[in-house]
Amino acid sequence: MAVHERSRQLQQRAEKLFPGGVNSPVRGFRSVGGEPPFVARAEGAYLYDADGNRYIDYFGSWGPMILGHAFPPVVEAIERAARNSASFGASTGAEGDLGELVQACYPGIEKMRFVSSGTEATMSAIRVARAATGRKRIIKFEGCYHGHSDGLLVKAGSGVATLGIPGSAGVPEEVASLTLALPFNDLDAVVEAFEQYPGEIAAVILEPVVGNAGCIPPGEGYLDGLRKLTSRHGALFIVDEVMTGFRLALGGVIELYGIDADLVTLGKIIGGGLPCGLFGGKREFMDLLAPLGPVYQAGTLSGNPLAMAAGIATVGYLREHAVEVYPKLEETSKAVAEGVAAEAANAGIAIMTNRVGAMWTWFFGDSAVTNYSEAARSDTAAFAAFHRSMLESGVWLPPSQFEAAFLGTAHGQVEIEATIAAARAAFAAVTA
Ligand SMILES: Cc1ncc(COP(=O)(O)O)c(C=O)c1O
Ligand SMILES: NCC(=O)CCC(=O)O
Repeated sequence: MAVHERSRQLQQRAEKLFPGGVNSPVRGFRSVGGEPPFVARAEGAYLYDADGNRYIDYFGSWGPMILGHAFPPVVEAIERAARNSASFGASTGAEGDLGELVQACYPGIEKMRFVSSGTEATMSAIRVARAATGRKRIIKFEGCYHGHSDGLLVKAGSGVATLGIPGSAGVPEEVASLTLALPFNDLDAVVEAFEQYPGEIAAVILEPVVGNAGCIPPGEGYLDGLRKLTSRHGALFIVDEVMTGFRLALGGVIELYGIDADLVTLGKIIGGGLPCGLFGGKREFMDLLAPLGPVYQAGTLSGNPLAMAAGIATVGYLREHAVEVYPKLEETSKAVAEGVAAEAANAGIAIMTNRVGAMWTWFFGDSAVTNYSEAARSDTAAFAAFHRSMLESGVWLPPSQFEAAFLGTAHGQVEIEATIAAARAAFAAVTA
């Protein structure tokens, strides 16, 4: 058994300082059990904990670390920027540099604004949609997580699903009631909602490939159907690519599935590991923002120079190397996802693998998962045992059945083989 003494001490101190010992709930291991290691440093595909144990990283800071940890061009860009001061609260050319890069990847983003998190990006996009339409209600989907703003914490995914808090305490009923949470992959439910609330729905927001209920791809024609329905009913179509942007393709799901959005939200990879988000889209909507228009939205650290530098280094690298990066991510992810699934099959353990590029989930169960209620039928106890065994073997998976695993360009053959071997041992232990 690996030593976890130092992590244990740090956990005890953290529990005195931070609710649940964490600064974001998903970092706790509540649903999988065991003790979360405290991270000391990371490099490439590996995390090193405070006791010196090493883990292959399959959550990548929950998405951003697609180029691997401490990727030299990103580190150098941050160091260079820091020497010129960490923040000015005045405009810099770096904002335009990253803005142009974003536009090169997402040509549909005519205008944009930087924020400091995915939460701010989706919250602000919804405000723009309400202002543009003069309507109050929004449609989201069960199991989709768009950050923790009040109106979006309704039947949300991620930690909300993991901890079973479908409607967060502290969100007023009046606010929550403006959010309709519908089943994902069900166009009829959206048709009915538009019929039930004619002229009242400002926007439909979704994770175009869900990651926060575990990975759930959109069915054939689903995204296109939503685009048509929103256009027909005068609502905005908001595509939340905080997780999928620059991951599933350089231009995210918008590029991969060829869809048209009114507003897009980005986060995670866009900041290369520093706090950064963005919302943007059609000029007619974005120009409603202050100081041009009447929609107020702001941020002391928006467009922060260190975040811009890390973002430019990361997105710039992805763009320059896209022809190698995305096929490699696909190949490595396929090998890990299918290799582990094959070990489960050999051991007679039922697993359904959902995967799109470098984003996947092994659902412990034997039926297809196309929406949140199907994901929720998974055997979470079996997932928890699998998670603990993998961690003990040096493989750190996201600590919930309702999260997607990620990998990056630093993962290769060695990590694929070690992960499959760890899974073989995990499944053997269950069936022994
Ligand atoms: C799809 C999606 N949207 C929004 C968010 C919120 O981003 P943040 O945690 O940066 O506020 C997340 C992740 O947290 C996400 O996965
Ligand atoms: N899929 C879950 C997230 O991306 C959120 C991370 C966090 O809330 O810390």
